[in-house]
Amino acid sequence: MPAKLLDGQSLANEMKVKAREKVELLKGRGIPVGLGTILVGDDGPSANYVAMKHKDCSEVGVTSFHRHLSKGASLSEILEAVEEFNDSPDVSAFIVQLPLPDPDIEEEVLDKVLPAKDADGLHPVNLGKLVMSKPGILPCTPAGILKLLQRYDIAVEGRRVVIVGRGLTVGRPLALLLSSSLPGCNAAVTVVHSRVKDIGEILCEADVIVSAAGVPGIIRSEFVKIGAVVVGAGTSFDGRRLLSDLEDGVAEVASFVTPRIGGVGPMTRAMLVENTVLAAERKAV
Ligand SMILES: Nc1nc(=O)c2c([nH]1)NC[C@@H]1CN(c3ccc(C(=O)N[C@@H](CCC(=O)O)C(=O)O)cc3)C=[N+]21
Repeated sequence: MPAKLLDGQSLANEMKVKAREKVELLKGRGIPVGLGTILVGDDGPSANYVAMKHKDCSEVGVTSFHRHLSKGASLSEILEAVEEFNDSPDVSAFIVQLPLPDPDIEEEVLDKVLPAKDADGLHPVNLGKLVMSKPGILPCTPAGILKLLQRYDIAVEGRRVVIVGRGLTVGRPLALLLSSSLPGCNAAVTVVHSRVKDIGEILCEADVIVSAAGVPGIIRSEFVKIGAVVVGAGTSFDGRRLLSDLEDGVAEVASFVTPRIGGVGPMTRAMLVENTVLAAERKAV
């Protein structure tokens, strides 16, 4: 029997309806709700993601602010944009779109974002709270994946989860989240990555696989235990076509699988809206 689809688009739409109600309540109390985005350079997919994030904001009544810097922008120019959003009362929270053209400065830039305005949950303070199972703002993609699993009553508690990839935005924080003692987590998490030779040997034990590798087809159907749940969170492109980390045949073996489009991506964006609303609410109390 082919796998059921984990429909992130529908859940994201429902989350946006709820966010809209919260935004209206806040606005009624005179509290602004705004998301800032900082984009450096002209990478096509990044510009597209940022545009989608602004569209989400307009749908839920969140005001959006955008700073677009040239590919050659200096560290101090980027930090100036960060400071501007840190200081702006209209910006509840903001993101610096990653990767930056110069990845070596990412750490310093992220470090300067006020933790309370860190819509991505990637500031060391927020990541540190996650390490302590005391979340501040959760990273969007990991939080979105957990919500999506919960929506389909897929429990990870005590089960074997294998995460493919250890990047800052997905693999690493997802491993922290799912292995934490937070409600609905408590999973037995294994992280594999490009330096692990035979990932198939480890994947075949998994009840839940999350791929955040960005390597098309890295999750082959023969690696997947019958009835396992498989989430594809990696992105790579063939020209403009988004490719999945999941080989097509995975859907023949798995019990649940994310679609190539409309799975994790919309959940990431919905969590970004949620984090922004949360930041505005926290400031309001
Ligand atoms: N600071 C930072 N925060 C991020 O959250 C962040 C980032 N940098 N850099 C890049 C990645 C990538 N990312 C995506 C978000 C939504 C979709 C998405 O919604 N995709 C749609 C459609 C994609 C399409 O049509 O091309 C889907 O999956 O259905 C994809 C990718 C956020 N990222």
